[in-house]
Amino acid sequence: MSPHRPVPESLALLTEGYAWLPDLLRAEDDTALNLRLLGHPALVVRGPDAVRFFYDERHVRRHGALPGPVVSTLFGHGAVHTLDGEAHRARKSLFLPLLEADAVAGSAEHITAAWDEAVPGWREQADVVLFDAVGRVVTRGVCRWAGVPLAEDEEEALARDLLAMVDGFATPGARHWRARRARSRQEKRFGALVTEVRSGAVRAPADSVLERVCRHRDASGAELTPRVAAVELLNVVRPTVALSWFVAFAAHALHRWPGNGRRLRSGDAAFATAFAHEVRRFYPFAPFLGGRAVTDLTWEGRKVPAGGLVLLDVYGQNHDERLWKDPYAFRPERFLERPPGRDVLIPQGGADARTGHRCPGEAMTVGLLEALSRRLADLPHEVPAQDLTIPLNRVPTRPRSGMIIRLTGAPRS
Ligand code: HEM
Repeated sequence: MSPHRPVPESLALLTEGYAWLPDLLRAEDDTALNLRLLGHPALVVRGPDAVRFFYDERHVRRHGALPGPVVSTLFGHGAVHTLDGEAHRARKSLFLPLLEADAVAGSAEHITAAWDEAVPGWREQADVVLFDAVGRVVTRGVCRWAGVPLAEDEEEALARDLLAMVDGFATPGARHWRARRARSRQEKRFGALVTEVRSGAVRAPADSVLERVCRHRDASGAELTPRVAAVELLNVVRPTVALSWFVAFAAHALHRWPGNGRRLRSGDAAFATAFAHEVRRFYPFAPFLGGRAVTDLTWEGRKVPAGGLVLLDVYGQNHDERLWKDPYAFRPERFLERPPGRDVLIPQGGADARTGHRCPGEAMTVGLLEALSRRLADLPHEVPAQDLTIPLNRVPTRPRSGMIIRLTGAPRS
């Protein structure tokens, strides 16, 4: 094995796609390897023990690890994702109420209501591009739930911007610049909203996400600046709208393996949860996560010096045959046989969301994906001829057509 493989020295490495790290690890028949990335030595790791190693703050820090183009599109400058230690813990406390059952139920109630409102309009269209349609539904529902005022004629533009921020984070060129413009527009708009709430010009519903962000104080005891408050408000609204990717994948799975639709319609709640987990495991979303070595590190005999990159192979781990039987089969039943291990299923990060960087929106994601997958299974529709390929060299990827459905009747329930 060559200790440091050469790889592309630019953002283009992200467009090498989902197969990049899994292919390298497969070539080594190993769960770790060294390479050089953007001029830095890097260590790639995978597996539940590696997850615990990666999420140990004595090993890996986030500050300075994320490429500027990713921060300027997906997360926003000064976001919780980029903080470490006490600053991270204080900021993360803002997001921890999202883990609670009332956040999961409340967001699902608003977003399914927005779905139900949208269905009659879909019936008037010949074809519905589900990816875009779900983007609008979730934008409406999540804003209502989070206490963010949104006029009906603003919904489509906001949905488009939120989807663009996610779609353009890993790609140079037009998609990337669209994402930057979308972020800058919405940071201004959400920042102005924060200022209006603080001045009393706009009332934020008590204990709503909007109200909590406006009154949150960081480790220093200071309020967030309006721009950083906007970044964090967007860090709730934007990833919720990213559910569009998973719902498009759920529709793809229902089309490819229709038996899943029958089981979802039967009202089996445990199956709906298992289906949501399998969508998150099987379909590609986050390819890998990265941080910087706090100190000289050794993992399974491989070394990386302080300041070097440590990458956790998320997509590879979710398809590792050491962890999953038939990893490339879509089989929700695997989660009925065995619930997902905390550090085994990691589409939204690993370890403990309360203390580390794991996604605080994971329970909401599972709850929303269950609810919207059931809605979709209950909605009689056909899938007309279209390009359903899911290119693995596009990050983030989705069915090329955006998943077009054609309604054939009224919802069954
Ligand atoms: C499509 C669904 C989602 C996916 C695939 C996803 C994925 C992820 C991933 C991979 C991380 C990084 C974990 C790490 O750095 O270790 C993350 C972090 C985060 N996610 Fe999500 N997420 C989703 C939905 C949500 C939702 C619904 C919310 C909020 C309502 C949310 C809020 C956040 C926040 C605030 C962080 C930063 C946490 C931190 O740095 O401590 N996400 N998410």
